[in-house]
Amino acid sequence: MESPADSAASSQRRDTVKQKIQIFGRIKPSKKPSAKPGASLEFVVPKDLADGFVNNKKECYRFRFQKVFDQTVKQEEIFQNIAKPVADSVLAGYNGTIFAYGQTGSGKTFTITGGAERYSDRGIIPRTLSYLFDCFSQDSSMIYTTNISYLEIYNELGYDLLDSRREASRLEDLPRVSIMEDADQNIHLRNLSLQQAGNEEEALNLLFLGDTNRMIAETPMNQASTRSHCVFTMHLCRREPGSATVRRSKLHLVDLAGSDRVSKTGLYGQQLTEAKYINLSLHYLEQVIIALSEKNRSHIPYRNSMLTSVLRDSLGGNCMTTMIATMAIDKRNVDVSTTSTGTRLKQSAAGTADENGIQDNHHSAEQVITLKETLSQRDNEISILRNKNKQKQTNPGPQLSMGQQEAFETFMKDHDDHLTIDDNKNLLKQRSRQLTSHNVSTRTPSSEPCPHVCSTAGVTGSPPEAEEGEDALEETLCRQITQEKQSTEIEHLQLLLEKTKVKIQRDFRQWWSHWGAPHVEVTLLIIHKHLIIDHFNLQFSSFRCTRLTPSSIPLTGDQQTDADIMAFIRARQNLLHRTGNCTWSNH
Ligand SMILES: Nc1ncnc2c1ncn2[C@@H]1O[C@H](COP(=O)(O)OP(=O)(O)OP(=O)(O)O)[C@@H](O)[C@H]1O
Repeated sequence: MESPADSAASSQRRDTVKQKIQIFGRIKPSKKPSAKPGASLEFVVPKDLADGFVNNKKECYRFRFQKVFDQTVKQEEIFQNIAKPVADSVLAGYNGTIFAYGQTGSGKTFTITGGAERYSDRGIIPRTLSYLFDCFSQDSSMIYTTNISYLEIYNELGYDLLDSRREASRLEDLPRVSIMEDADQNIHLRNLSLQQAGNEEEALNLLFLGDTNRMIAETPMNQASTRSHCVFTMHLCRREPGSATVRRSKLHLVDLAGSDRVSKTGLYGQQLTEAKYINLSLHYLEQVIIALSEKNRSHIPYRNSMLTSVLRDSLGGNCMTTMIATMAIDKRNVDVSTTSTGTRLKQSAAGTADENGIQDNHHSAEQVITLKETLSQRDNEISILRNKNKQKQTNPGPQLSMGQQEAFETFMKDHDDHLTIDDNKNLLKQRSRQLTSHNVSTRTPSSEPCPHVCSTAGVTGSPPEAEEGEDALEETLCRQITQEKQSTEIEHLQLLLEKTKVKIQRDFRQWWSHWGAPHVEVTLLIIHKHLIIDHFNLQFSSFRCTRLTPSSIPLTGDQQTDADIMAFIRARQNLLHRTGNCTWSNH
C-alpha cells in the first residue's frame, strides 16, 4: 500500500514528468533603467558605424523566456521561482539540474552561490541547502542522508574541490577527476569525493571548503577562477526506518564558465585555449539538450564533453532541468548569444516535446537501490580510496629546495605566535565577544543594556538570573545563536588561514628569489576581500629571517571602527569567502 509520503511523491512525480526545460532570464542591475519583467526580452543593438558603411547587421532582437527577472529581483524571489520547484522534484525522487549561463560578469556566480556583501545576497546553493534540510527535519517518516560533491571542470579536466586532506595552492594540486563508464553505460567519477553532510551547517562548510579551493587553486591565467564550470551536487538518499530500500536522487547546481565569444574577446595563447574549451563544452551542452528534445532520436551526444557526461543522468527526461540566462545589459556587454541560446533551448524543448516533456534519457527516474547494492558500491568506493592513498604516498607533492624549506620553517616557527591558527582563533573569539556585545546591545529594546550581553565575557557567561525574566532569556538565546554562528565563522577562518599559509609558502619562495637580500625589511599583509586581516613587519638580516617586528594587527587594534569590523564579520557570515591574498612588499 502507498504511504502518504509516497502518494505525495507520486503526485509530484506526475507533475514533474510533464516538465519541460525551464529557461529563465535574469538581468543584472545596471545604471540603465530597469527592463519590465515578462516573458520576452527585446534588445536594440544600434548598428555600429565603425563596422563600415554597408552594415546589414540586425538591429532588433526579441527573445522569449519562461520569465525574465528584472534588475530589482531579490535572491529570495529567484530561489522561490526557480530553485524551489527543482528542489521539490529532487525531494520527490527525481534528478534535477539548475545551471547559470551567461557572459563573464553577468551574475552567474551571484545567482548560483551568492554575493559576499550581504547575508540577503545568499544565492541558490545556500538557500536550497537550507530549504532541503528544513524539509528533512519536518519529515519524520523517512531517514534522509545527504552527500555532497563539488567538481570543477577546467579545459575538459575535472578537479575535486572537496579534498581537505591536502593543501592546494594550484589547480593541479587538487585531485584529478576522471570519468569511467561501466558495462551498463553508467558514469562513475573517479577521485571525486562524496562528503556526508548531517545538517545544513556541515553542508555550508563543504560549500565553503569548495569555494575556498576554487579561489585558491586559481586557473593559470585568471585570478578569479571564472574560466571553469563548477558543479555542486547534492546526492540524496531516503529510506523508511527499518527498510533496506534506498531511494536516490541528485541535484546539480552548476555555475558555468563565461560564454564570451572568442572573436569578441581578442584572446591568444592560454586564454584562447580556455575560451575554445568553454565555447565547445557550452556548444555540446546545447547539442545534448536539443537532441533530448527530438522525438525518436536514438543517439544523445553525452560523451562529447566532460560536463555533459557528468550531467548525463540529470538532463531532460524525467529530470527537472532549469537554465538561468544571466545578462548584463549595457551596450558593451550585450550578449545576444546568451539569449539566443536560451531561446533555442526553449523552442526545442517546447516545440518538439510531447506532453511528457523531452525524451526520457533512461537515467532520470527515481533510483531504488537495495542495501546489497549499496554495500557493493561502498566496497568500490573503499578500493578507490585505497588506490588514492597509495598514490598519495608515492606522490608527496611539490617540494621546496632545502634552503627555501629551512628559511620558510624558521619563518613559521619564529612567528608562530602570530601565525598559528590557535592564536587567530583566540583573536577572533575576542572580536566575536566584542561584536556580540555590540550586536546585541544595539538591538536591546530597553535603554538599560543587559549585563550578560554587554559583558565582554558574555559569550560564554553564566545563564541569567530568574528575575531577569523573558527579555533576558531571549537575549541569552540570541547570544547563543550568535555564538554558534560565530564558532562556525571561526572554523571557516581557521580553514582560510590554513590555506593562506600554503599560499604564503609559495609567495615567500617567489618573493625570496626576487628580493631576498641582506638587511631587507618587508611588510607582509594578509588580505582577505580587501580587508587586511593580518599584518607583520619582518626584517631579514641574512638568508634566514632573524628578526620580527610585530606590528599592530588591525583586528586587535583600535584603529578600526565597529562598522569596519561588522563588515568584516558579515563578509564571512556570507560563507562566500574568496581566497586570502598575501602581499610581500619592500619598505
Ligand atoms: N543581481 C545582482 N545584484 C547585485 N550584484 C550583482 C548581481 N549580479 C552580479 N552582481 C555583481 O556583479 C559582479 C559579477 O558577478 P558574478 O561574479 O556573479 O558574474 P559571473 O557571471 O559569475 O562572472 P564570471 O563568468 O567571471 O564568473 C559581482 O561583483 C557580483 O556581486
